[in-house]
Amino acid sequence: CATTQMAPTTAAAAAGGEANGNEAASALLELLQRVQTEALRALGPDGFDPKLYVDLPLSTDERAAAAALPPPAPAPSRAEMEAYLARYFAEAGSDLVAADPPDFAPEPSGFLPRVGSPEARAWALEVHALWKDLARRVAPAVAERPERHTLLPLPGRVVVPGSRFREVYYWDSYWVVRGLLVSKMYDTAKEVVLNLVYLVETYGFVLNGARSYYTNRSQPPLLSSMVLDVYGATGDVEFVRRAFPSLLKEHSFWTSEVHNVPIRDNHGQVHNLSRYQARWNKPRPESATIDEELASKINCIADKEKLYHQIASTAESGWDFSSRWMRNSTDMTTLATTYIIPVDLNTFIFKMERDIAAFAKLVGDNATSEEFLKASKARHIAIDSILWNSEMEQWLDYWLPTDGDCQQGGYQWKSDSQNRKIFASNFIPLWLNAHHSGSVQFADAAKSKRVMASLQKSGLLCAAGIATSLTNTSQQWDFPNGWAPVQHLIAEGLLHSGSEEAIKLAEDIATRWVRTNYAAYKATGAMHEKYDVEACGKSGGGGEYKPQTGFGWSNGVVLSFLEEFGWPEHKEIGCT
Ligand SMILES: OC[C@H]1O[C@H](O[C@H]2O[C@H](CO)[C@@H](O)[C@H](O)[C@H]2O)[C@H](O)[C@@H](O)[C@@H]1O
Repeated sequence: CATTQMAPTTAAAAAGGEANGNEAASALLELLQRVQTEALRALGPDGFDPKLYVDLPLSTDERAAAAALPPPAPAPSRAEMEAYLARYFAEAGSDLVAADPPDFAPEPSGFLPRVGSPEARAWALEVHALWKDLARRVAPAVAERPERHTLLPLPGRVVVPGSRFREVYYWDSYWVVRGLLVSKMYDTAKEVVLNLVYLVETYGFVLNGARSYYTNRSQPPLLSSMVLDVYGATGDVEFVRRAFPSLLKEHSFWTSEVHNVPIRDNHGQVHNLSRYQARWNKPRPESATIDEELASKINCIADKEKLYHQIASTAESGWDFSSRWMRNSTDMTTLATTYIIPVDLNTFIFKMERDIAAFAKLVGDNATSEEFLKASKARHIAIDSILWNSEMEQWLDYWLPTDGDCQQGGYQWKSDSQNRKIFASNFIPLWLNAHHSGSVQFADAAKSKRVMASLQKSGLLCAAGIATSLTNTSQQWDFPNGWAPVQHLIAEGLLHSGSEEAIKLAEDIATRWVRTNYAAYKATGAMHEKYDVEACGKSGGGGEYKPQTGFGWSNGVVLSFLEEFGWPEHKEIGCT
């Protein structure tokens, strides 16, 4: 059975590449983390965001900046620290420059034909216009002097989530692309996807985000879905051909030894499913002061490294952080992500296998198409055998034993190892109903109906959308927060589940979500990263950083919902 503890790697070394480049990237990160630590001592914890310091571009030679860093004792004053930062660094985010997308039109022709309400339409056009703020290009200086930037060069225009998230993110990009397609910005959508393809070509997988400190992990894999949706909107076979080898490479990454887990069911059949697992066992550079503080409760170095590995692996899940990954929901040191087979990850890999099979056929590679069809069928059986719970009518995350109890040929499946706690992720396989080839639906109409009934009585459906979980832990991927991607995956799945009732529920979820986004936008002038689903118009909270605005995936989901469900002329758009 595969190991869950990774050897330490430098951020850049984890990704491969030039030895000198790796050394320069590590030296810069080491300096920036020292700056982060000193800045916390000088400025204090109020409003302190550790990520800001690892995003600072050097404006001078790394050695000069390192030599001039104020010594740890006595703690530098605020003025000393500010003078030091101004002297040796440029502003965070200044290495991305504004890039007016040439395919942006203030009111694209054929935009949201089913939105009849003037208020909804006017607002949708404002959300659409936000692409201009979020579109950037990596400054040429980054490729010229990579040793001065944690930002990674990318070939095309980028669309960032917003605020502190000044760089491209992997799974956010899926909903950015969905929104760009609604906005008819096909060229920008293609560039966003081809940047991710470039990351696979360069690093072997799509990074969590385009920074050197994200090279040790990925994020929920939705690249094939982006390629499929762009192809669906443009019919561009050349684009598919260009991305195809990277999709095969990405599939190997997610089914590689460290990510793959064999599990034997009660009939002796071995199934292969995937898990998250970062190649990192140190503090996350972007949150190092926070991770070190958490690990300070632990004395033994090996145990600290295990915790750091779990933290980074949780960041790979995109659900950072949540009681979903903790043995004890109030104690972050009990994170156990690499011992969990997640429902959503395997949903996305199943989808990837189906997409690759379709693309292979499209480019005339029938053998690969057959191979991936077979792989997807095997994963479908694995998901049904290991993760499905017929009593709860949901798919449940599966917890592996931590004592290495892995017999020859795989872990033995045990019914009590399914996590019976309710999370929105338990319903994400419904999404596969929206994207099937026509022959076999992932969950047939009868099963989808039962899952829907289970969702309705789960307690997750709230006034302003679907809650992430039922437990308020003050982690951002828990109650009462609702996240755009989760609303979209589940609503889109219900919409295609085959019953009138499911369509109604999908529309109801979309309506609540659109209204809460609208009300919060009218109150604050911004789109938010997450929302509090207990009341319409409330933005979310909790977690390790201040709630952010902007916001890539929220914009994409609102535009997609308005396209998929429409908004009739007399339907109220404000909170009701
Ligand atoms: O800086 C802390 C963490 O921030 C990111 O995670 C959150 O924002 C991402 C961008 O919107 C989103 O993809 C993720 O789901 C959020 O939890 C980052 O991805 C983490 O790696 C990072 O440690």
